[in-house]
This record gives sequence, C-alpha cells and structure tokens, in this order.
Amino acid sequence: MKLQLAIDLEDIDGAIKLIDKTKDYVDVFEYGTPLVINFGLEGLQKIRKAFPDITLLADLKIMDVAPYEVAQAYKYGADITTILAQAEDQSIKDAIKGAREAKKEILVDMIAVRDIEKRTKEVDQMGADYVCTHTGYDTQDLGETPFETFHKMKSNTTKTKTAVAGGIKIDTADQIIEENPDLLIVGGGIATVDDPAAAAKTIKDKMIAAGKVNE
Ligand SMILES: O=C(CO)[C@H](O)[C@H](O)COP(=O)(O)O
Repeated sequence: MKLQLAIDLEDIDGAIKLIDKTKDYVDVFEYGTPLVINFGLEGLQKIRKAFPDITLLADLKIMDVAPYEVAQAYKYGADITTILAQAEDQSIKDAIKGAREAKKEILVDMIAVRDIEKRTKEVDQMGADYVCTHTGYDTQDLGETPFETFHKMKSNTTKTKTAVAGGIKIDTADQIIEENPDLLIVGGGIATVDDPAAAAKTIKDKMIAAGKVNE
C-alpha cells in the first residue's frame, strides 16, 4: 500500500512547501484538480522542476480527448494521470494506450458511478493501472464515505490495482487500511491540519503497523 497526498487547496508555492514538509512519509503527490484549474499544467511543471524524483499524479479527471490530454499530463511531468470511469470505453482505452506508450500510469476514477460492480468489471478488463473509489467533496458534505463502495470495487477486480479517496482522515484510516487498497489517498486529512507532517507520519505508521506497506 502506498500513501498519496492530494494537494487541492494550495497555490504552487504552498504545494511546494507542503511537499517539503511531508515527503518523508508520502509515496505519491497529487496535483489536485483545483490546482489544474487555477495554474494549469505549467504549475505541475514547476513542481516537477522543484522535485525531480517524487512520484506525481496529475488529477486531470479526463472525460474526452484522452490521447491528447494524457500525453500533455506526462509531458509536463506527471507519472500518473486520471480519467473518469464515466467516460466512454473508447476514451479509457485510448488513455491506457497513451500511458503504455509513455511508460507511465493511468488511474480510472469511479466518482459518481452508480453500478460499481458492473463498471469495475468493465474497467478491470481494459487494463488500467488503478481503479479508484472516490466520494467527491460535494457528496462528502451529505455524509457519504468511500468505504462501502471500495469493498464492492475491490471484490470485482482481478488485475487492476485499487485506490480509495474521499474524506479519509487519521481517525478513519484504520478502517480502510484493513481493506488493503494499493493506494490510500488523503487530501484535507493531511493538508489542512495544523501539522501535516505529523498527520502523514501517523497514517504511514498505521500502514506499517498493519504490515501493508510495499514498494
Ligand atoms: O479528487 C479530489 C476531489 O475531487 C480529492 O483530491 C480527493 O477527494 C482527496 O481529498 P480529500 O481527502 O480531502 O477528500
């Protein structure tokens, strides 16, 4: 299991400071969709220049024009980018092809998917690197969590690595670590607390204590 820190609410300098503080505990840094909206891929490139060796995911949430958009994400420094599971099968297949050609990775985000079992089985067969249960901010506000859907998704994958995101905090991390996702994604639970390094360390220590950290 790897720990991904979603950086959503910062500007680029703030993102760089946050990466500096937490890089001993975080495996993957997410250039979040709000950063994509505010600073584009040039912001991603600045972060890549500041940290040549970190693993960077650009959360583009691609819906169409997948060959071009994945290629741009990788060109500007991403190791992984994201496409929505709600996109056309052809778009997801194109995104996977783009990832293979660039020798990079693609994560398929299941946000807003209603039939989790059916779509997970379909995406699993397409050959993406990751499939991710995701409770978005707007439905977190309604009290929703990704825990139940993660369980359904994981039990329908045969070869795709699994990821989970959406409001995970220190006090709910144990519950999801138990389910053994390949990628545990935490945003506000690390980024918006008083001591982000301590929060990242606490969650990483829980993963280690559960014997579920791998490279
Ligand atoms: O992709 C996102 C929002 O669309 C977030 O990055 C993801 O939900 C993780 O952040 P948080 O832990 O704060 O929910």
